[in-house]
Amino acid sequence: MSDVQYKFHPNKRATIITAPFSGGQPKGGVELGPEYILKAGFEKQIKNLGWTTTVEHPLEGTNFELKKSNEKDEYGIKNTVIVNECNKLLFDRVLTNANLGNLPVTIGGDHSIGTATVSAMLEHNPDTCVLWIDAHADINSPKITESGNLHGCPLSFVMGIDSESYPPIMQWIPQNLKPGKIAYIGLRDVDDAEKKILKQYNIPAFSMFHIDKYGIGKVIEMALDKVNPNREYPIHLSYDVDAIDPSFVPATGTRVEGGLSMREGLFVAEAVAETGLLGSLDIVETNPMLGETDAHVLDTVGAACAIGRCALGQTLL
Ligand SMILES: NC(=[NH2+])NCCC[C@H](N)C(=O)O
Ligand SMILES: [Mn+2]
Ligand SMILES: [Mn+2]
Repeated sequence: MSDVQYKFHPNKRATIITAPFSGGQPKGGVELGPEYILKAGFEKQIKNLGWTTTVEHPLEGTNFELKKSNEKDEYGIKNTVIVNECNKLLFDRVLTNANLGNLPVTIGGDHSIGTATVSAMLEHNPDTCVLWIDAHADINSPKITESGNLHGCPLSFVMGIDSESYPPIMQWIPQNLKPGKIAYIGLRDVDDAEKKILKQYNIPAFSMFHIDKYGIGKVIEMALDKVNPNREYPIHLSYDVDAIDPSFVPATGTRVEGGLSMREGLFVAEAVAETGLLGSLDIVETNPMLGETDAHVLDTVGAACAIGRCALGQTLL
């Protein structure tokens, strides 16, 4: 059990929403993340913390994975149709659960699903603020992306950045995230064009440099001071496991050296829990096919589960 009081979820009901989807990036295997995380006992672990849980599979019956291709379309991006359809299904499930008072825990899958989770949570409560824990900024737009991989773009879509470059089928996405409502922690691999956007929109970005300089505890306080100064708004925690150093979390698609230690990574989730303001959670980019050994896979899946447990109240007395 945990003693954290969740202001927006006093009844402690959580819905685990699986997003077995890899279309936001070229590598196969990240669609198996949810299955591995659930097989590791994630739901039971959350129940043990005092949550009532249900699991939903909104992508069941779709065949997005079979439609994946590595071609850029006329907008300079890949797999637009399946990423868009996947996000529509997730948007609906996340919003419905949030409106029912359930805390959505979306398990990826690649980070392109952040388009749905972030915009749904802002639709549910426009005061929501976002903490994006990641080695990457994921704020490319179709106009500026070099890779064309949509897991590098979710935040531009929900902020409406370079919106003239979006394909018409993505016009349903609410552009409801304001620059003052998001902060990054863990950045260390940001594209040049993304750096310009972070500057232009004045988005608080705490890189590994800041974490070494100030310590992770201070960095979280600074990030919350920017997006939630009176500690009153719900927090959407979007956690890309590649924020943590690849020595602890090797089985992920875009590894970048020099990341968070395992304890720093979990501390982020614990500190958000401690605020009592957690509104929703994503855990993304676990790719069980990219471990070189079974231990790599176990470590990575274990870390993903631990992030969820910490965010939902474990280890605080
Ligand atoms: N969710 C992630 N792991 N994103 C990695 C993005 C890498 C690079 N910035 C790109 O746009 O392709
Ligand atoms: Mn990343
Ligand atoms: Mn990411």
